[in-house]
Amino acid sequence: MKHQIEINNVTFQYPGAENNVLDNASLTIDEGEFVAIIGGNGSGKSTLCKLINGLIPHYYVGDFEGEVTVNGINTLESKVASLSEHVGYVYQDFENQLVSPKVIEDACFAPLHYGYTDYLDRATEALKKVGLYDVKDAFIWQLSGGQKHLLALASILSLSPSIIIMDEPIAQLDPTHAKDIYKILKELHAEGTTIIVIEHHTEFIASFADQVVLMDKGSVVWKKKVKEAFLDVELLMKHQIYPPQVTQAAFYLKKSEINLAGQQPSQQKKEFLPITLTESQYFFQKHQLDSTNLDFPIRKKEREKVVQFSDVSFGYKTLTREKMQILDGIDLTIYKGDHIALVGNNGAGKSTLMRLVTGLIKPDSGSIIVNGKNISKTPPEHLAEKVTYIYQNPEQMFIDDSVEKDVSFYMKSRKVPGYKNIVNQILKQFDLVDLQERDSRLLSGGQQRRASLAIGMGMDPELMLLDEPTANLDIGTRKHITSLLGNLKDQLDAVMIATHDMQLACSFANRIIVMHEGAIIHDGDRDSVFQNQALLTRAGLESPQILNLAQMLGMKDIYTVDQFVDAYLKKEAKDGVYA
Ligand SMILES: Nc1ncnc2c1ncn2[C@@H]1O[C@H](COP(=O)(O)OP(=O)(O)OP(=O)(O)O)[C@@H](O)[C@H]1O
Ligand SMILES: Nc1ncnc2c1ncn2[C@@H]1O[C@H](COP(=O)(O)OP(=O)(O)OP(=O)(O)O)[C@@H](O)[C@H]1O
Repeated sequence: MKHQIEINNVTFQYPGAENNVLDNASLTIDEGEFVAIIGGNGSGKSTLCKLINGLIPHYYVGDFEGEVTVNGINTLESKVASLSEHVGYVYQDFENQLVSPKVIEDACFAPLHYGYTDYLDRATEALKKVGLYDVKDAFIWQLSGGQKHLLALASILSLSPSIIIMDEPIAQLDPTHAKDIYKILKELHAEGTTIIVIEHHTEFIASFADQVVLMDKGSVVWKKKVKEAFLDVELLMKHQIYPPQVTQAAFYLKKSEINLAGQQPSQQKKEFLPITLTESQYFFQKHQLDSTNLDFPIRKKEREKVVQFSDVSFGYKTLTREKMQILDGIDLTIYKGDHIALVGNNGAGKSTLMRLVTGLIKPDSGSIIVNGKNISKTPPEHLAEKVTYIYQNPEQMFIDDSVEKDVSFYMKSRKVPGYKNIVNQILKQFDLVDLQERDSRLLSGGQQRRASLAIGMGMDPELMLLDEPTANLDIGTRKHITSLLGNLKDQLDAVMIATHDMQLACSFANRIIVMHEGAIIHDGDRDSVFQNQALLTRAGLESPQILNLAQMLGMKDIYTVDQFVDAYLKKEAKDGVYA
């Protein structure tokens, strides 16, 4: 039987690159499959997908060998434009795909371009499908990040492709928007569309995909059914992939050979590991565990103040020069020793608040004091000596033609003493030594993120603000970055991270600030956030899976897989309940 997509022994090298990025890669995908492609940063996932819509070899004219057919068409003999009618592709940097000022115009663009007379009907249907019809007359800049992502999807849907590829569809989305995207993909899948996602979030894969493809060093290692894909936890971790938290927890407990007495017979099979919360129900023994009394630092009000917002309001100027109010009456003090996770839905105002701290934008009313200086009266370059802001889009930080030069440039401009000797150390810390000669702008998404973090940390700041530092990172690198940030805690006065990554918030932060519609609606420790369902719902947040599992089992103070496994085993040793 012919497969819908056939990639046969493809080897590819980008123009000017030294090594092959794809190395004899082969993969088949059948009509109607929902496939998730996993692999470490830079393993070639995006490159593999660019074979399917013909960008390789037609746009990236590198050294290409092998054969790719899509719906029976040999991509080498077709054009990207005609393949676009078969394959819709939402890129990692999807904002570049939005080409018209207004929502409806953007959705009409592709069908108009392809000469469809029913372009308006197509655009309307696509906008309805992704839930954007109500804002069809809005300008693109009025949309939130999540809405822009949905618009990029609508724009490709207007051509009714039989295959949809989304490269990291939820990397910068809050959990509510993330679920929206996956629900829409599920509906499209149910209608018969083949769905391919490149995804680091294994919990979404477990809930939505039916096939998983593992890539490493430019080759396809395997393609497996989702139920089987996450069984070899240790192998996956070597590839920087972390299976769902419930799977990890179950794996470690099985490894310790405790008798998981509550399991149903089918779950006692050696090869069974739960991959969703629902499947975990019988796997773990329901048991009330003692509080593990974690050493969790409590904020003390008398600590030194690093930043103080007093009744701050701010609005961006619109095209008509009116102000669009974003932040309203913000009071906030950041103390020395604070490790803050700033959370909340897309568009809540997190980036805006961080930009205000840097002095890049000034408040309309109220005052902001940073390290004793009023930002309205201090030039940003003076504030910048102590404050580093790492942008949400890493490309905004690249100015020279190599990673090494980019890192050096900022260190030099910040007059970091002995910077020449430290550059190598920083590159090593972020696993960038092999990439140091490469142009940062041509790196993969995850590699760019690492480079931007290296630049930021190189500047030796006292206060560090990071906007979505773990988006686009594979989970291994994410853990690495989290622990690096953890190590930095002692060197920095304070760190604030805007993030949708609740696992990061749980493992890193000693203070969580929740924003909603331009206001701070909560400020407290992990417990106060994750035990408060009304707050989670209002702010569109979702607890990490392991926390849900712990709550389901009546366990308290569990925020990470390690804590879960430790608490479970300790209880076993104490009571022998599971023996
Ligand atoms: N336009 C380009 N020119 C040169 N090299 C490139 C280009 N695009 C990607 N590469 C390199 O090809 C390799 C694979 O990149 P690719 O984007 O396919 O990886 P990926 O698995 O999707 O990574 P990520 O998870 O970080 O997005 C990386 O080493 C990357 O630096
Ligand atoms: N330069 C700008 N001009 C006009 N409006 C803007 C600008 N930057 C952001 N906004 C708007 O301000 C609001 C808050 O945006 P902000 O980026 O601060 O939110 P966020 O909480 O960081 O969201 P996300 O999680 O999506 O990054 C949004 O409605 C956004 O559209």
